[in-house]
Amino acid sequence: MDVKHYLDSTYLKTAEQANLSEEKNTEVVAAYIQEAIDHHFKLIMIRPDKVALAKEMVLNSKSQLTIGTVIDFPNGDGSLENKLKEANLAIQNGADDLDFVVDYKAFINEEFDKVKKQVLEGTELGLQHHKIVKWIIEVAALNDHQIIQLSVLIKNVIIANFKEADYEKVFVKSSTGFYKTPEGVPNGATLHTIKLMLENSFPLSVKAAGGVRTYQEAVEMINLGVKRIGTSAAKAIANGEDASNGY
Ligand SMILES: O=C[C@H](O)COP(=O)(O)O
Repeated sequence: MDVKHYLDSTYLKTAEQANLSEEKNTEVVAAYIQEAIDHHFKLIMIRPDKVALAKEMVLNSKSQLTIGTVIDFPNGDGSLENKLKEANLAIQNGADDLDFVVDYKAFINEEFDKVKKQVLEGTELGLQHHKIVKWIIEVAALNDHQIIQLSVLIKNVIIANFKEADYEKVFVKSSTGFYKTPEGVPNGATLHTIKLMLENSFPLSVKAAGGVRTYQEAVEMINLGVKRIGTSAAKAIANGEDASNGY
């Protein structure tokens, strides 16, 4: 396989460059956004307070870059009212993709109705505004059974409430990249967890995020069927580098 060609033609269509630190310096954030524009990534993933800046830069550059932001990040345990408020603001500021953190602690406590309600109402809001909606399930906090169960729960809410054409606009996403794991547990997407998500959330889409550091991993995940790769190493991967030790 010609890796360079593969990266250009396939990886870039899926690549989301994540810059989710709470960086306040506008020039630093603008440089990240410019980098994503210059590398022709699919999307720049930034904190909600940076969405308006990204929108302005994308419009000025006439770039195809889309803008994603995180909602109720990184813990996902805020109220539904707050999730919807944050999402509404992000929509007003020009976000294309809304990556909501599922209240995975409520899920672990078997508060399934609470989780279903947030998935339903958050998705409804996003799709009404023609946005892509992603649900971050935080795989490192869950065991395999819970990953399967939560993927199925999200899938069932979407199938029961939305039309078929909407299914691919809703994603199950692996990780925030910010979860503090017990020693030895990988904080993020692994091939194993991604396979579980793909098998149990179809026909929804899957985004691999958290700890993706090499083009081999990215290519393997794309070949398995993920539609997006979210990583703070997007530039290194696009250059065919191994960023395992640098991030
Ligand atoms: O949404 C994307 C994640 O924050 C990326 O995680 P990462 O920094 O481990 O690549």
